[in-house]
Amino acid sequence: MGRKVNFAEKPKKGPGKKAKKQPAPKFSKKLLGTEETVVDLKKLSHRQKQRFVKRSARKEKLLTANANAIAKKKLQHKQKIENKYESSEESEEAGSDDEQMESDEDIKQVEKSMKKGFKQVKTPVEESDESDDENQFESNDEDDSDVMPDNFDQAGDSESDSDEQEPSNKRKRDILADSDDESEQEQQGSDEQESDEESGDDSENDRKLPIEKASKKLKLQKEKDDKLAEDELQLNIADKEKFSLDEALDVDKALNLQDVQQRIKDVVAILMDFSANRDPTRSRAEYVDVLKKDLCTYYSYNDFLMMTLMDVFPVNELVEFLESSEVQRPLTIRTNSLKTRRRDLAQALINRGVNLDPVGKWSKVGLTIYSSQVPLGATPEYLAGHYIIQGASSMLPVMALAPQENERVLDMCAAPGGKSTHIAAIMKNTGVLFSNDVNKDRIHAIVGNFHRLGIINSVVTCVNGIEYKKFIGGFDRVLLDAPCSGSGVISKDPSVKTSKTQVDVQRCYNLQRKLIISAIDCLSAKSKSGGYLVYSTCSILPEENEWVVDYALKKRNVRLVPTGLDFGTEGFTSYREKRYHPSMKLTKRYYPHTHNMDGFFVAKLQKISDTIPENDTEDIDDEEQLENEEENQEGKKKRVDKRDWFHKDLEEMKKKPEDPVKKQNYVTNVFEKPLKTEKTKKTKKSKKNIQPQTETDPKTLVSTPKKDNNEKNSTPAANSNKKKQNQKNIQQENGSDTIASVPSAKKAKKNIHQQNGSPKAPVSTPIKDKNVKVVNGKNSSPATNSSKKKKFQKK
Ligand SMILES: C[S@@+](CC[C@H](N)C(=O)[O-])C[C@H]1O[C@@H](n2cnc3c(N)ncnc32)[C@H](O)[C@@H]1O
Repeated sequence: MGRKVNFAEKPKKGPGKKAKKQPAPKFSKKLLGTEETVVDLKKLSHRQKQRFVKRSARKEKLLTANANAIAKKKLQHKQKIENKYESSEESEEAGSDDEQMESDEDIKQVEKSMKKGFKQVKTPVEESDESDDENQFESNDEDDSDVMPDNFDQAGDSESDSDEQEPSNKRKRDILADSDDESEQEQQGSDEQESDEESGDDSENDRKLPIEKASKKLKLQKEKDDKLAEDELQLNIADKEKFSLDEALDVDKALNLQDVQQRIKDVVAILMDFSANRDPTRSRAEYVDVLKKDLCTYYSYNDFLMMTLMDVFPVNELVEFLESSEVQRPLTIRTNSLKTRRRDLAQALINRGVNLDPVGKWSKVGLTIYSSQVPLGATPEYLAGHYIIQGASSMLPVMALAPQENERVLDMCAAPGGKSTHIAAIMKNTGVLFSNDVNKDRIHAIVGNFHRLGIINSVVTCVNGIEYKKFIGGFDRVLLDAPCSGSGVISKDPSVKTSKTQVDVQRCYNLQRKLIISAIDCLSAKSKSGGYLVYSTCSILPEENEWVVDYALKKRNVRLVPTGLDFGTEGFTSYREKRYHPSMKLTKRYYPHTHNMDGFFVAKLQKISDTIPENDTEDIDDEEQLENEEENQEGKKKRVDKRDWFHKDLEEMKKKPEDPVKKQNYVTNVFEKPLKTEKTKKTKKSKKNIQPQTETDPKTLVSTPKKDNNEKNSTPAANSNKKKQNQKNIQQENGSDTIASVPSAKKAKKNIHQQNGSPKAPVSTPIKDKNVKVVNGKNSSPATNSSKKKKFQKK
């Protein structure tokens, strides 16, 4: 098949396009390093020839002009010498030597410049020709028609244009030369320097390609610029005023924020190495005082808070803390693992134009949001409860608590429920979570969040945490995220900088100490899974953290255990004159400047024994003392801080003397509207029906009476409908520390303020204490509440 291959037949070697032999490469004479460009006049066009003649004439003219200049200078020099010899011999000798040198240098310079194409000749004629010379070199380049034959004519045209502009250029240069002699001299100097350098490497330069020459020129220019910049910097440094404490102490001196900032830097630098940098006549305290004043001025803090912060941080770290407290922390969200996985949520949000990343290796549910094209509090994912907006540091206490499935957990200060929802998610909606807060208004937020995130294992209570131990105890774990001064979240609430006083902080730690003791008392040391308490605050002040924990260590049988958090700085074992238990190192501190999250404190305690030590006699309450202090502050009105929910509540309670009947309510009916005073009478009537409480059977489950004093808070419609039914079911509720109990689990189901009322969710809790009372009335289940709400809206 096919033709036979004939290997003898050789392929044709025709003059194919590719096979065509190329001629030997031609290089321009300039590139080859020949000094003078030889121009073949025969090859040039008529106009090119004309230009060539013109150029050569100009060249000759220049040469003769330079030769004349040298001759002239030599002549002048000779004349000078002769004149001087005539005047005085001695002075003449010395002077002539110098001048001889000068004139020799001049001559050399002229000769050098001639060599270089007359660049440096400074006579007006020569100067005017400088540009022509440059053109000449350029045109010489262009003359190499072998290299760029097409551009030749163009270049020639442009040259002729420049010839036409020549007189005006000259004029301009003259004007410039007159107006700015100095700059010219500088330029001249630098050019000379350049030319010297260049002339040194003349032979080397000749061998270089134009591009190499250009780059060398650029390098030189850059070096020159750098040198200038360096000189300028040195000048600026020299100009700076030296720090003087006397000036800083001068109160009358007008303050400029920039000066203050500079002074802060200076004083910090001095304090960092005090013995080396100090003024020997001044004490450390004086420097510290100046620094404090400046920091207060610059960052707008009050004296008290700044002084406290100065005790917490070393000076250099303090400035970092203050700086980072001026900047908002990145927005973070927590995935609700009850509804979705972080990966899926991230994908869904990315599709909506959210730019995010995992919050860090330490969390499996946190996401940091860098930017978003949609409001994160209104995305479908948010509304469906797939995530909650929560600061990164707020995830830490719950991680330290590490709740287990089927446990009984108490969140003593829960509103608005961020940490509570996290606990419930970790517990996978099993066991029972008691979420408590003293503030009725904030309870609404807990309930709202629980509904949105699908939490169904919780009981929401509204009780003063200090008294919680009286109602219910025996918890496996308790979280006490205590109310605090908020010194760790200044970037969120800058009012803290000026509003917090010593009295506020004292009031905070007094409350915190009472709450921590109550929280420990709510724990069961016999709990199989632990009996752990996590105490946390969003404050960085040791008075509200280590001191409170230290107090608890002294007052109860508890010990500090590791938080399980693998980052964060160690808690303080000493602060000011105070010394804390060495195990305080196990607590963790978080700062905005080191961890890029809000300032936070986390401590984990384990209850060793339920017995209360006998030494619990010390009076922890210095509230009276505080009140006296406040009274002493004449003219100053008692201020209620927006952040101090507890105290705000106390204020309100003080204003309106509490109804003894109302005292018996421990859970808010979150969807009910408060009743007016008329209804109170009815309640009083119904109170008559209340029978004395029978002793609670230890096996009895916690539940609520059908009707309780929350009725006061319910709508008129709801009340009239419920009245009959309630009267039947009301259980006795008497005494300030008691809550009525309903013996059956069914009733408990109705009455406990439980989210979603899932049959799976535990609806009752065994009573450990005789005093423990039922939580809330029957109106608290979300279903009933929503129907009531509708009815109320219709009315
Ligand atoms: C720092 S916030 C709690 C934040 C909450 N853990 C969260 O993650 O959303 C402190 C809460 O403690 C509440 N609180 C203040 N005093 C209280 C008290 N004596 N008993 C119970 N709760 C109290 C306040 O109403 C406030 O909601």
